[in-house]
Amino acid sequence: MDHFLYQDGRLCAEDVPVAEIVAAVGTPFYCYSTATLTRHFRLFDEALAGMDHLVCYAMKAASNQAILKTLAALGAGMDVVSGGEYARARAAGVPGERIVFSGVGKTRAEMRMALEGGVRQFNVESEPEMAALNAVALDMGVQVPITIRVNPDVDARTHAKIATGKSENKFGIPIARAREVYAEAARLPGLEVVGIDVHIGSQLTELTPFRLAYEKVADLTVQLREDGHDIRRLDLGGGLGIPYTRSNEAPPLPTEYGALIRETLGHLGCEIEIEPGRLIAGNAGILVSEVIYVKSGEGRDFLILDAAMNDLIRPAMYDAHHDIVPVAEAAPGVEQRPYDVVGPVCESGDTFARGRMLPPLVAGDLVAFRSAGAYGAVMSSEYNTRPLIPEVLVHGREFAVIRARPTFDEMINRDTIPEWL
Ligand SMILES: Cc1ncc(COP(=O)(O)O)c(C=O)c1O
Ligand SMILES: N[C@@H](CCCC[NH3+])C(=O)O
Repeated sequence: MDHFLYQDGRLCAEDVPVAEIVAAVGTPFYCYSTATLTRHFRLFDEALAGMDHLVCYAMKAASNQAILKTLAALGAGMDVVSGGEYARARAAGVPGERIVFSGVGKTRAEMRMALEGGVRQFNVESEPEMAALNAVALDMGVQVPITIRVNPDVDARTHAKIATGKSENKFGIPIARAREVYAEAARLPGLEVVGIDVHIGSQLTELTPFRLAYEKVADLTVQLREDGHDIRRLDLGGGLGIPYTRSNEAPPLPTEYGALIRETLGHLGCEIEIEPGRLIAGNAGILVSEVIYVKSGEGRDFLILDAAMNDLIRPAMYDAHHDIVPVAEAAPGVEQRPYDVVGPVCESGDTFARGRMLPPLVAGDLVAFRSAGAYGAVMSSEYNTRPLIPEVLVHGREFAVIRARPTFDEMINRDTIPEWL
């Protein structure tokens, strides 16, 4: 469920007509709903009620300061994967003890930064990283809580580019070698082993891969405890998928996911961390764009929008589907027609959808891409020197620009000219 619904034929973000935001900020822009963000965070929090737990929002999904502050105020922790994300989380007021540091290639500088600022734990992904973190910790005279990310060799049955839990993926250490690697970690005085981490992929639409992975983690917990490790924290990653279409085949709900966690791991008495990103932010955001031209091609009509692949790369990168809806609701009975929906960037890959059925549209009409809140703005670029588009946050009847559109001068003046020119 989200909070982008038609009211009196006008698409609204909570109680604000989208057209009203367009009048204030122009197009294209991202628009997020506070109510949806809140609802989705709470669904996870409530799904784990009764267990010692922390929901660490995977801020790679959408990391605007206002979004982070909204979630932090609800008690969210953050899963960060870079020094930049760590700095963003801290700037949004998230205390170090609620920040977990993930990622396959953390640098020594990033480790130092998080140890200075405070961190709940590092999720270590390899033996060389373990050695580096130990060295940094000893140099700073601290002991660092860690989990080790295991790769359970489970097929997440999602898009190949976002599956992370098979042995051919770069993530984690092979679960078969876990006991050996944990033994090595226990010998390093700068590290304190507190638990196990696993994350098998993103946009999972079934629970079975989670079940397979979590059963392996449960077995490993028992083995590692037998080996003498005090395994007391399990970080179960993120990955629960969202409905990208309004079909009735919706992915499992956070409550079902929570029940699975309880069933597979509840008996171990560990503190549970989860790192959902997409499910919290995805359907909490839309991308609003204007039709620039409708162009008749050979056997097809192109809907040329003012948003492009640099603003929302998911269709070009993963052939991802986003529902596209008119901001002014079509009158009942209006016949839909197929459009190839494209942006102005100079690549044929700048295609959002082919043969998409939409009500007849003309230049100047507004459309919204649904489910664009996660991996939308954060993956955008200035390709074709197109400014990063504004972000807007809605709260009931109010809205605020939470990132302004840069001017061309601001973009250009970030470059510096060497003195020989
Ligand atoms: C380590 C880790 N945690 C959490 C996430 C968040 O995943 P999602 O947005 O699918 O919930 C990701 C991305 O897949 C990740 O790599
Ligand atoms: N960027 C991907 C998700 C990546 C998840 C990263 N851990 C997407 O848009 O679907």
